[in-house]
Amino acid sequence: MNNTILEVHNLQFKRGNREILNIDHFALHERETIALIGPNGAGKSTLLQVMALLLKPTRGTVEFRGVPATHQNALAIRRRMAVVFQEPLLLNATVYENVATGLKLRGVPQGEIKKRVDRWLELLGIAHLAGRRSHQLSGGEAQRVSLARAFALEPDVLFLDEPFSALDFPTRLSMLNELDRLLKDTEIAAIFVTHDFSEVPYLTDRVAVLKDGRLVKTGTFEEIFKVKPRRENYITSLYRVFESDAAG
Ligand SMILES: Nc1ncnc2c1ncn2[C@@H]1O[C@H](COP(=O)(O)OP(=O)(O)OP(=O)(O)O)[C@@H](O)[C@H]1O
Repeated sequence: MNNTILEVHNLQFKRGNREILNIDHFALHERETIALIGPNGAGKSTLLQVMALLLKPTRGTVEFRGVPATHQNALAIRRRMAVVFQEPLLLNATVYENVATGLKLRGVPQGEIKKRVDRWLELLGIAHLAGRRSHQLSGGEAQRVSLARAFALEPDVLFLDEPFSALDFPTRLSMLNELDRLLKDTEIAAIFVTHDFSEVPYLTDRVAVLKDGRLVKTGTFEEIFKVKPRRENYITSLYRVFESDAAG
C-alpha cells in the first residue's frame, strides 16, 4: 500500500540499558484505525509516544508522509497529530477554553476557533458544559472534552492511549461507538492503544500485537483472532493471540 501516513523503520527505544522497543517496521495508512494491543508493560504507550514524536527513538526513524522526522521538522509534524491520554490532562479553565487553546497556539483565526469549538462540543454532546471549569466535570465529561480538543485540531493522525479505561462500562461503550463514528466521518487515521480486548472490535481496521517491545503480529481482526469482529466481550477466547510469538 502506498497511502502510508506514518511509518517507523528499524526502531529501537531504550531506557538506560534496557531495551523497551525493537520494531523493524510498522505503518499506519490514510483513514486507517489500528488497535495496538498487548499485555501490561509490552511497550504500547512507549510506541505511541515515539510515533507521536513525544519520545525520541534511540535508533531508527519515524516518517510522516514519507518524510523522516528530524529536530528541525518535528514541531511542524507534531502539529498534524493529536494525542488523547488515559487521563484527560485538562487546563484549569473552562471547557470552551480547553478546546480553544490548542487552536490559538496554532494561530487559527478567532472566528474559525469559535466555529470549530462550537462544532466539536456539539458533536461530543457537551455544548451545555462550555462554561464549566474542568475540575467540575465527571471523568466521562472530561474525556469528551479531551476528544473534542483533539478533533478540533483537525489532525491527520490521532493517537489514543487507553482513553476510556477509567470510565464505567456504559459510558465506555457509548464513547467507543461515538469515537468509531467520528473517525469514520472525519477519515482521520488513528492508533488506539488498549489492553482491554473487548474494545478492539469497535475501532479496528487492523490489529497490531506488541509483546516485550516487539511487534509479534499484525493483521485484520479476523486474521489475528480467527473470529469475526462482533461488538461484544471476547476476553477469554482472545487470549490465545499471545500464545505464539510468530510474526505475521
Ligand atoms: N518513565 C519510565 N521510566 C522507566 N521505565 C518506564 C517508564 N515508562 C515505562 N517504562 C517501562 O517501559 C516498559 C513499557 O512500558 P509501556 O508503558 O510502554 O507499556 P504498555 O504496554 O503501555 O503497558 P500498560 O498496558 O501497562 O499501560 C515497561 O516495562 C515500563 O515499566
